[in-house]
Amino acid sequence: MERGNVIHHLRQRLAESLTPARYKHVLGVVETSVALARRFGAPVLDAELAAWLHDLAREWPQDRLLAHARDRKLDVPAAWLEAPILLHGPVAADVARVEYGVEDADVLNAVYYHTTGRPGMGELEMVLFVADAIEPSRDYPGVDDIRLLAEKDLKAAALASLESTLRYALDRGFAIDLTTVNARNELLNEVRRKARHSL
Ligand SMILES: Nc1ncnc2c1ncn2[C@@H]1O[C@H](COP(=O)(O)OP(=O)(O)O)[C@@H](O)[C@H]1O
Repeated sequence: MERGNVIHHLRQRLAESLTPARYKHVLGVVETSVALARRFGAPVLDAELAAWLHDLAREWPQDRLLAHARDRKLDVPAAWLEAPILLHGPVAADVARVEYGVEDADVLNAVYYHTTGRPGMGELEMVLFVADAIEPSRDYPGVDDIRLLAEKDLKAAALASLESTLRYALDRGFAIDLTTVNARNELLNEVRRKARHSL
């Protein structure tokens, strides 16, 4: 399917299937992903496509996410089967490939890892990860600090956003998926190294 048609189809599908608040969130992520891609030189159309795709399975019940992952034999970290909400990215990436013919690995990875992040995130992955965290309808302690970082430094914003996810999980007593811990430690080292070099 041609990209314009994919987005047209997704817009209708999401408007019909998501709660109004979630649909508004997706519109915010689209707008923010495009702005971040422009700012940091990532491919703008790919950022827009990834944003439209990322939450298409966010409101599926856990058993549907698990059944999809099992039936399609998705290659996912074993721990994600114990916290099935984490499957909504991999499932959306699979739907993107199978139903919409999306083949771009960077778009698929951005969608796959948008909830946890991962070590070695590429630029498009960071664009979607940060956009998801700071789109205009997001409101949580610290979000404005991440918005400020995202004016200048995508990695620093991604780091702050990973740390905010970790704090959120600790505060609520959730088990923390290690992909996020590893992504955070790696970015922490990179951001610190960069700061030392610029002294
Ligand atoms: N590293 C993690 N370990 C465990 N749960 C996580 C992790 N990262 C995100 N989550 C949880 O996954 C859920 C979905 O996250 P996200 O896709 O960011 O959704 P939302 O749009 O609801 O914020 C949230 O409840 C969040 O707490």
